[in-house]
Amino acid sequence: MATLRRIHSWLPQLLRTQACRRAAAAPTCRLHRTPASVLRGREFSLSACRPKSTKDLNSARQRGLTEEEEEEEDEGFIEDSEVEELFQLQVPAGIGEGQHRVFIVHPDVKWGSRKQHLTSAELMMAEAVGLVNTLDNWRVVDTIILSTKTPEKKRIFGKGNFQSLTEKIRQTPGVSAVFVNVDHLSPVSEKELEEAWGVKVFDRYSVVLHIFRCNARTKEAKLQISLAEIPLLRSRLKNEMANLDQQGGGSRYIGGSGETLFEIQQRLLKEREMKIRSALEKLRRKRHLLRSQRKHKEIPVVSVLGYTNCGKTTLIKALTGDSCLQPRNQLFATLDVTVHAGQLPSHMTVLYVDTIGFLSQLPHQLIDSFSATLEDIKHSDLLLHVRDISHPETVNQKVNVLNVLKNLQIPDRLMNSMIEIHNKIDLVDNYESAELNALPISALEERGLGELKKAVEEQIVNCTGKHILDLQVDLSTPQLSWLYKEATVQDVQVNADEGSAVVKVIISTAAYGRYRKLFTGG
Ligand SMILES: Nc1nc2c(ncn2[C@@H]2O[C@H](COP(=O)(O)OP(=O)(O)OP(=O)(O)O)[C@@H](O)[C@H]2O)c(=O)[nH]1
Ligand SMILES: [Mg+2]
Repeated sequence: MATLRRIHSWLPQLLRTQACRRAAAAPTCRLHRTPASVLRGREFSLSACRPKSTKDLNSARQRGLTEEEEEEEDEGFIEDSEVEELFQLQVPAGIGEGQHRVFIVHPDVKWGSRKQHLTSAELMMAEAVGLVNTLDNWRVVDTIILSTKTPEKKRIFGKGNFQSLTEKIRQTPGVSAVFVNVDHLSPVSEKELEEAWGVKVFDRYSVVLHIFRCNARTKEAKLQISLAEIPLLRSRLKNEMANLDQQGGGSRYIGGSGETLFEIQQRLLKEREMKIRSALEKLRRKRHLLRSQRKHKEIPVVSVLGYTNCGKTTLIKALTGDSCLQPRNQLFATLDVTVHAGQLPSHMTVLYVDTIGFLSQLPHQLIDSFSATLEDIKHSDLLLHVRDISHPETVNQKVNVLNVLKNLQIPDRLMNSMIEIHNKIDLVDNYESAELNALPISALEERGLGELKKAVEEQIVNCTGKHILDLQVDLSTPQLSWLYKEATVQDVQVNADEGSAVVKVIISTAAYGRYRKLFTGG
């Protein structure tokens, strides 16, 4: 009966999705194009259509977009109500509800192929505690590290260990949930553990997903989270239906539809998944458009990446002065790829891309859902790898980030030119890096930023094939204004007697070719 009740608690939400499908034909629930005039003067983050103020450094106009291009950007517009409909909590009751007093269990593999070599159980426990503390109203009441040989099996712990663990949990006052620090618990194990311990049980996937859900601000992040929840819903559905079958109810046909309850639910889930994928595809097309616009304008793109909480957002804020950015002492504070314009010492404009942080053993399905966001990294001109040098796990974090980049198949040219940044040096007494090429900075105290900007400029000039040239310009022609428009003018030395000037510019090969054709006949 309890199973039936649980199914009915989330069936209406799925059925509501079906209602939305029907309503999709109606104008209110349709992917829809907003007239450019309504949106004029607003700016959108790269990943989704979040309006920002006209004062924003990164306004469409400052990115050099024409009216037509701004209008094309609007193509990717999707109604808020549609995203909210898909983002509604679908996962059955438990994790999203109010406060939790959490007991954390970390299964530690001491030997064999599954042993973690790069980290210790204590540090993995510290990360699990960090995850729980990230959530408002969630508190850790106790933690335990227990040995196991088979963390991925249905029975994670041996009989004796499991019994003493159960006693400990049951004797700890006020526990409302247990977080078992494994990637994924099968619904069967989860149910068994919940029955044994008498409280909700979460795995890493559900905790990280919940953090993502709480931090999602933009449409793309919300849709990606909704997509990441689908496998969870699917396996729960299977489990619930198996239980219902045992009670003789799951395979009955519903009304005259010719479908069983299980088939209806599966179909609804499939439809939901397709709807999310198609909305995401639409946003992706818009992202592609933005990318080609930036290429066309030849504005270099610098992606800032690194482990979660290492200081990426703080650094971009310091480099650009963009007050919209809000760094927070939280895991996964940034879930959206956003773009912020900044200037290098030569006055060249670059776009810094703030990215979602990495985490060791981030569940695969989550990475898959967010991989499109990370895809943008591949199309940058330069990568900055930020490391929190004060963190006890800083070396492992670096290995982890490099592994993720390897899996994303980042081109060699980007891996080779990547600048490693050692952030938070203010927290380490007399910090000296053992890695010669790394740049020490404190993003918070704005130390080392001049050196960093210089290094960025050098690499950009190298990797984008730009040239720094002194050009002799005739001031009676439009040469100088052309250069201001098509290149970065660094310095102008006027010779008034001769009506000429020597102009120092950073100019792309293509623009220099056009310049020569137009003004020197070459
Ligand atoms: N002491 C010190 N703290 C810093 C420095 N840089 C960032 N922080 C702090 O580190 C915390 C995380 O900063 P964020 O900039 O949000 O980190 P992030 O890498 O963007 O984090 P996610 O978006 O969650 O991946 C904040 O509390 C910052 O104030 C630094 O140079 N020194
Ligand atoms: Mg951030």
